Amino acid sequence: MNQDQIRHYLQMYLVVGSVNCKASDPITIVKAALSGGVTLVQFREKGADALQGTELLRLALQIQALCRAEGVPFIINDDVDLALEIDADGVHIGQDDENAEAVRAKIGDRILGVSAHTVSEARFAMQQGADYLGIGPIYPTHSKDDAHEVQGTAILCELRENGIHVPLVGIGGITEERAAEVIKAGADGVAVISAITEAKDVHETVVRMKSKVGNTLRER
Ligand SMILES: Cc1ncsc1CCOP(=O)(O)O
Ligand SMILES: C=C1C=NC(C)=NC1=N
Ligand SMILES: [Mg+2]
Repeated sequence: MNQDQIRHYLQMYLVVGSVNCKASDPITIVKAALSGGVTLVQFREKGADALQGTELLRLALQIQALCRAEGVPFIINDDVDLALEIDADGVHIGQDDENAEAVRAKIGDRILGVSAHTVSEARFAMQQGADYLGIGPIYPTHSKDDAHEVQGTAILCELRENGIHVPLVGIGGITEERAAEVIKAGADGVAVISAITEAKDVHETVVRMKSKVGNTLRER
């Protein structure tokens, strides 16, 4: 997939699993986020009471159907086999998952996202065929219990200053108020869990965050 298309998808990126949806249910939240204009959805079912087996498969298929109806790409976190089983639009993998080159061989030209925390991890992931890099946690987060240390937006500047010009999405503690500074630091978009899944008004939060991202991208 070409880099400009990927950059467009990264602008307002929802990462969601049943574990993150306490106030409401995943389907209601995903519907509201899609109506608010999210540009990419990742199904990330992780944590203590994560769904498994047929319940997990059913939720993945339901969210995939909602995304397809809106023409929004749907990708799966970690589980490459699940992604292939349901013909998802791509996968996101971390440094501790299967290596990117092997995953690329399995998924063909589907979207491949890789988490990176340093310039060298970023370079390596790109050499292995990643379409975009997930960079963070930018700010403190309560949605990932094994998150690396908080890096601030400095990591984004450092990557850009070191010639990493591929599509980047910031993740970790990103709120409506913080979205613009993540873009100013060099990200092509923001990946968000709790600021959306725990929002009082999911639709409006997405609308406002997306417009801040879009305005900042245009000003840059
Ligand atoms: C999956 C992931 N990777 C780095 S931080 C994080 C969690 C982001 O969740 P939130 O947007 O609620 O901080
Ligand atoms: C850990 C992650 C980092 N970045 C993104 C986009 N998704 C993830 N699951
Ligand atoms: Mg992982």
